[in-house]
Amino acid sequence: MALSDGQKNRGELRIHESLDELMTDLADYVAELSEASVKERGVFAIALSGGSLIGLMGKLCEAPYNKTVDWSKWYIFWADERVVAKNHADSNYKLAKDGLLSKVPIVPSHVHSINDSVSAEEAAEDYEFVIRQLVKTRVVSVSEISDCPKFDLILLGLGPDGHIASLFPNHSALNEREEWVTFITDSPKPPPERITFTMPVINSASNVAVVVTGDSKAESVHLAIDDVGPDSPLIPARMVQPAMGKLVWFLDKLAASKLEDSNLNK
Ligand SMILES: O=C1O[C@H](COP(=O)(O)O)[C@@H](O)[C@H](O)[C@H]1O
Repeated sequence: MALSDGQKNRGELRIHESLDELMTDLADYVAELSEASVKERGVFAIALSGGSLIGLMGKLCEAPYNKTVDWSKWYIFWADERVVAKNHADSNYKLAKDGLLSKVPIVPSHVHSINDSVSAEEAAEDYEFVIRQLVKTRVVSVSEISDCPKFDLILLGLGPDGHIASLFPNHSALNEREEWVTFITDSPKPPPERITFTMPVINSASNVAVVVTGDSKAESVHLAIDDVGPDSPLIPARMVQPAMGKLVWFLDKLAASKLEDSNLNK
């Protein structure tokens, strides 16, 4: 059920004094969710984004996490990907591989990257097919309330314009309700061709974390979280409202600098 804005689930706000503190808290959070999911389901299905997120996950490659996390149970997906070759500088896969996946013992066959040799439309269809197979084998659970996969954790970044994954403000892809994975060929941020989880998939996850740093994103953080009223632009990040899952915002002080006091003091 969609929540009216008055019923909005603001999520938990974790505001950090320094990037170092944020990175430690993020690593603790991911490690704890991984442990709980492996205990409950035997696997941990995690979807990554690109951008600044991967650098902020860097502590997971260090002690103690590199030794304590059960990497063999991780299954990796992307909440969005740019349709470029895997070795291209714009590839979210390459970013994650260089910054995280090559530094910890992930099983290569558990890494589900997109088919980069087809069109954006085919890549989206192909990726959804892959996820559907993994739902059948219970690597990814299925939502109790929608026909959607239920990832254990979806990690999102936030663009200064309020986009999450590759769901951009006022783009028709935001309204996609049938597909699990859709595509765009006109991204306002280069590169233009991308695939992305749709909003229903994001909102079906068990856990969603939005990780945001820097003052260029403070206005979008305010528009996503505060009670801004119907005349303010409805940015994609505000539509992140897990139906049954838990939403957590990891913010540094700059990203949180335009939040209303009523939210800061909760
Ligand atoms: O293009 C993208 O941008 C967003 C935000 O990136 P950031 O560098 O500003 O954190 C990212 O979350 C998304 O995955 C990526 O494709």
